[in-house]
Amino acid sequence: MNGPDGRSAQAAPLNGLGGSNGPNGLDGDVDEALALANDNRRGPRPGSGGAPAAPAPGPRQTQEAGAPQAPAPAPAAEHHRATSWPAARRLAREAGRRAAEHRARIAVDPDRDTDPPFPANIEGTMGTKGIGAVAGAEGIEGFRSLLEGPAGTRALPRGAVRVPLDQALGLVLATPLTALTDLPSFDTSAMDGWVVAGPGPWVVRDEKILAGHASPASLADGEAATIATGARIPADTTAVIRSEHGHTDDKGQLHPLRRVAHGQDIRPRGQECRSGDLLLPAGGLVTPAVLGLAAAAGYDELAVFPRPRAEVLVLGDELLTSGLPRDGLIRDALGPMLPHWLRALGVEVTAVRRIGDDAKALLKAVRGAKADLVVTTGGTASGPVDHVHPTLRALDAELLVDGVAVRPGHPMLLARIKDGKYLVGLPGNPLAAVSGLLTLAEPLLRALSGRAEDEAPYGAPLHSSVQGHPYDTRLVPVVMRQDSDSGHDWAVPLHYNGPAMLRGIAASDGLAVVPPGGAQEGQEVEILDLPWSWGPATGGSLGVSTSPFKTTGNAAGNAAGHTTGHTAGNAAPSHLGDETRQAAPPNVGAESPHDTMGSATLTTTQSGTQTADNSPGDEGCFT
Ligand SMILES: Nc1nc2c(c(=O)[nH]1)N[C@H]1C(S)=C(S)[C@@H](COP(=O)(O)OP(=O)(O)OC[C@H]3O[C@@H](n4cnc5c(N)ncnc54)[C@H](O)[C@@H]3O)O[C@H]1N2
Ligand code: MOO
Repeated sequence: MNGPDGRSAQAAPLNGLGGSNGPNGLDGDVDEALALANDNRRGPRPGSGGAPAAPAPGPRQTQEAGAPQAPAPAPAAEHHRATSWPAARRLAREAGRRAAEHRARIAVDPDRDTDPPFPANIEGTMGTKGIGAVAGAEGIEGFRSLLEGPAGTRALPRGAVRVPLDQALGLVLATPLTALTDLPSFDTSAMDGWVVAGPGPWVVRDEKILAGHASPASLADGEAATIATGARIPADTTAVIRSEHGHTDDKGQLHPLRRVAHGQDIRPRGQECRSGDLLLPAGGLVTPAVLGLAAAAGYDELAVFPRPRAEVLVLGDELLTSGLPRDGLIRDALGPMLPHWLRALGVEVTAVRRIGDDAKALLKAVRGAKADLVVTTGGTASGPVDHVHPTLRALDAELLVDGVAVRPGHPMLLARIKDGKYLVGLPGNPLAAVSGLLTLAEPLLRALSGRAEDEAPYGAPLHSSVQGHPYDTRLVPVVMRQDSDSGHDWAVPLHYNGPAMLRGIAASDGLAVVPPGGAQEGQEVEILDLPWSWGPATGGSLGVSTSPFKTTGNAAGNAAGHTTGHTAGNAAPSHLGDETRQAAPPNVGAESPHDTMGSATLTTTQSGTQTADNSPGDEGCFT
């Protein structure tokens, strides 16, 4: 990939900074990034680089307990007094675990409404109270062991409830799902046809055997009976012959049209499971399929954790709730988006309030919130009407994360407002808010809802290089596409990934986690799934796709100008199929370090991958 000055991205990884902020001039933060980039070209200057002054004293906060900025280069730690992105997620997860523990505790004993200090052994914690202390970990372990006890021996875990099946959708299993019966619970016919005993031909009984009836009389050798799929198999049956594989002669005798194998088309009792078998572990989401399985296995109720409750506070006087933007006012993009996004994460949204830029109203709303989590939007920075920090100070809240080394979204924050109650402050810029949602709210809510952690994050190679921030992680919307030859998934970076833009994310399957310094074409990066994306590679791994270029996720990706989308004609990368080339909108380009507003100009790198110079939509990569 070439920069505007012709140098390769590898040789000059920061050369896209200057053109990244569109036609309206640089804002303060881009200046800052440029200064850093320039410093970087000259070689690192530890402790310098235009670092902003230390943040004004805020709510109680502590040193980061050993939160390195790795893998960022050394100057990052000094430049950004922010929690690293991985550490922020760990902290949010820990906050969720502790909120779950709190909820479980007060479910048993409402008077024990105090939390142990936030543990200090979590990298990146800012809570002084917890330094050196591990109190609370025992409680969490105890909670876990209840979840992981052997099948059939566990009581209902603290904080869990039993609900009828039809109320369990979207909740999290609090106990393993063990079979309450053999499945099938009796030997059953897999096909419509005849049951037969011994070698043919067979005399067919008059009595027909139907599903839903008690045991039929046993068969004698040389005897057959008409049977329906799902009906009980009589004792001494040899096999089931499908109706299309046998015929009866005019004497009423049944003859096979094919060789009959012993036991064919009989589903034996317990084929799927035996009573007491583990069907699903605790911590999994109750999906429609889980409901079906639970019902088949004999359940009327499920032990689940109640939904976490969240309240959304939308800040900003400039927001309109209908019509076109006018007179400096803009449409609120977060009010219509966040509650549903939270619901998709399994949350009960108890209220959505519009607070404007009213500090008193914000304080009252946060103080009075009953939910486990308050999510605010906007007001996280230090502008004249940014009231989130002062509000947290007024509440004597404990800031656990105050800024994250991630773009967009770096002003995001996480605070404990009181025992068991947390606040995630999302920045006002809409994509920055999504970044905050996935960085802080999602791990917190996942842990709070009792969901098991992902064993290994999903990764995919990038279809084209992505410019990195010098020191911060970037989250970049991508669509997942499958290479027809190798079957591998690629993450195709999308345009319109600026902090104020939703056009990229709306067309995406997920967000690529681009490490500080950027990532090259073909480099494997972590992908954050969106709650409604199919889950990359599902179709591929099941071998269901016959398409030469399978859409593994959101087919709308083409509308946001992914790499393969703009490679019209025969210039498409050779490792993608024809369909890729046909799918191409003409005038949008791949994520590129130096994209600015303007029309796309295609360039071809040595590897044949298309990139776009001067493409629209990548304004503000570094704000
Ligand atoms: N001096 C500094 N200023 C800013 C910094 C900084 O580090 N130092 N960071 C910038 C970044 S990056 C972001 S992101 C924003 C975050 O600011 P706030 O969280 O205080 O958000 P607001 O100022 O309220 O709004 C920012 C932007 O977003 C628009 N907005 C707000 N709410 C909504 C909504 N519900 N729907 C659509 N758009 C919304 C708002 O109008 C602003 O344009 O701070 C920068 N400044
Ligand atoms: O959240 Mo700002 O938009 O980090 O870039």
